[in-house]
Amino acid sequence: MYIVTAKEMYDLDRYAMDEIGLDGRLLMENAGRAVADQIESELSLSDGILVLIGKGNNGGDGFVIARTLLQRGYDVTAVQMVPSSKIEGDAAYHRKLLLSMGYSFVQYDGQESLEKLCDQNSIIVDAMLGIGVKGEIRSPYREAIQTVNASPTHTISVDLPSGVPADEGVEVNQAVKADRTVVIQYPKLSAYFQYTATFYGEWKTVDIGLPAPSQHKRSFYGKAQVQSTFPTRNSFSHKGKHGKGLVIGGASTMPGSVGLTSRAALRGGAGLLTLATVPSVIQALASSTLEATYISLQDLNGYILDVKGLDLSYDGIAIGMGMGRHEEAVQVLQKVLQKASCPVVIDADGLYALEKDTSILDDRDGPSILTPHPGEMAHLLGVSIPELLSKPFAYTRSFAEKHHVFIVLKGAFTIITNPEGEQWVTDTGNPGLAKGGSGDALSGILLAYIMQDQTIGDALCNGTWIHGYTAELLTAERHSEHDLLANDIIEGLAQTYRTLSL
Ligand SMILES: NC(=O)C1=CN([C@@H]2O[C@H](COP(=O)(O)OP(=O)(O)OC[C@H]3O[C@@H](n4cnc5c(N)ncnc54)[C@H](O)[C@@H]3O)[C@@H](O)[C@H]2O)[C@@H](O)CC1
Ligand SMILES: Nc1ncnc2c1ncn2[C@@H]1O[C@H](COP(=O)(O)OP(=O)(O)O)[C@@H](O)[C@H]1O
Ligand SMILES: [K+]
Repeated sequence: MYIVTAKEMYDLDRYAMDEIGLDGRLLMENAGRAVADQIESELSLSDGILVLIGKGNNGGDGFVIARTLLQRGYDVTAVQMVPSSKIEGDAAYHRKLLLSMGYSFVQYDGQESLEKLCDQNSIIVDAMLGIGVKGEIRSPYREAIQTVNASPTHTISVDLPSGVPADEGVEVNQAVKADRTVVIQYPKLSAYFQYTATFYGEWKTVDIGLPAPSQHKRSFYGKAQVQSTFPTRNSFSHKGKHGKGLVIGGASTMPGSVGLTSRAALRGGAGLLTLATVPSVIQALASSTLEATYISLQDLNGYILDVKGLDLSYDGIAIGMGMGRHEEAVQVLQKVLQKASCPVVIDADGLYALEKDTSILDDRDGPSILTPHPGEMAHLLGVSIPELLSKPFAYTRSFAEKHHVFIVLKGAFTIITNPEGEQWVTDTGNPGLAKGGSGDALSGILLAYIMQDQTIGDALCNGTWIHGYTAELLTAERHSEHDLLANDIIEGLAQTYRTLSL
């Protein structure tokens, strides 16, 4: 499923009309009918339906919805928010059609009467503003949005909750807080932002017959993609076929992080796993992480001092977890990135070490994979976290393209970007993962997957999806969002693989 900006949606619309010959009025009919079908699944004939119709094409969809539901025998009150003279184009055509069929609408005449209508009806259909919204919300929408939000009546928005922009980087000053949104054809970026996602309520897309974008820019990555790309194990495979991985990190005060990464890589499916760390960490982990082998690195005050002489000929490396933020960590990271030619996952303190000189990424032979949470990404970019979160797609894409790296920007929606700037979003997981150690486990899973038979992009998407899905499975049964630990995720991978028959 593609995720689009307003411009991309308008371009598709134009392409469909000008190049394919699909009439805009037909697209609007398809949109309105598809939304009406969705709404109808929630209705009974006794329900009163209030349709709020704006000036543009979102309002045009509203005229089709009102006509379709009236034709099907429902009790519909359609309210036109602006004078008839202001309605143009395809929306005016559908307005006329509603009237020609013998139905009528009422003209909006202020907040007080709208308040009454909201209370008298069982469902509000919000078709006031769509992807064309710009700037501060003006009258009469401003008051109407306040009224709708103040009413307890169940609200279903068309395409977007009115007032929510399609794109990133736009502040939302006022918008409908929908219970549900029926999204036309493709979800818009704002459905995946922390600041705007909650306005949508639950949402679903409907197909109106638009073509697919000619170029892949962004899409949603879900269960179907995991199941179609996840590699199967050949009966004749051996441990050498599933990747020889190396984890570099840990410090005497943080032995757990690399322990989690190593165990997650093994449970994730790595064939062989070596942990290079300081002696005290080896002591702490050797009896619990039996399947790993260990390389003892020189230690200074409990931190890794150097990686001199460390053989880096592995199929994949994960570096940075629990490594500490000291000057030597910068040298360690730089040496590893310079010498290793395999894919390297850089996480946690490795990202802080990277901040000193990101140009080191540019000259690497092998792929680099950065797995920041928003704090780490903002730090790398030198912007504030709110600034990053207002444009996460744009910021990560430009960094990935500039340094030719993969980025996994973690969060409730995780954005995966490849060096060409293509992006995918996964939405699995829950607040049970908001706990120290979850990221370490994810790094291990990603290390295991980049060494299997799949593209790095698929490996990263599969890894983040499975990490989050495992949290969902576990909190639905044995655990809660309060008690869930990173180690539970690692042990829970078994259940995920079995549930999905992977
Ligand atoms: N492929 C497509 O793009 C399709 C789009 N359709 C619908 O059309 C919508 C887009 O239509 P439009 O481009 O007409 O956009 P809108 O329906 O969002 O309307 C834009 C109009 O709203 C007013 N407006 C914008 N910002 C405002 C503000 N801050 N305060 C007050 N008034 C404001 C302006 O008059 C502007 O012209 C989509 O969201 C979707 O619902 C469907 O009908 C079919 C196909
Ligand atoms: N509220 C949430 N919903 C879904 N996933 C979450 C949520 N909070 C955290 N996560 C996931 O948990 C992981 C946390 O990673 P990170 O912040 O690096 O943790 P750590 O500090 O333990 O390394 C990421 O994969 C992130 O996507
Ligand atoms: K709307």
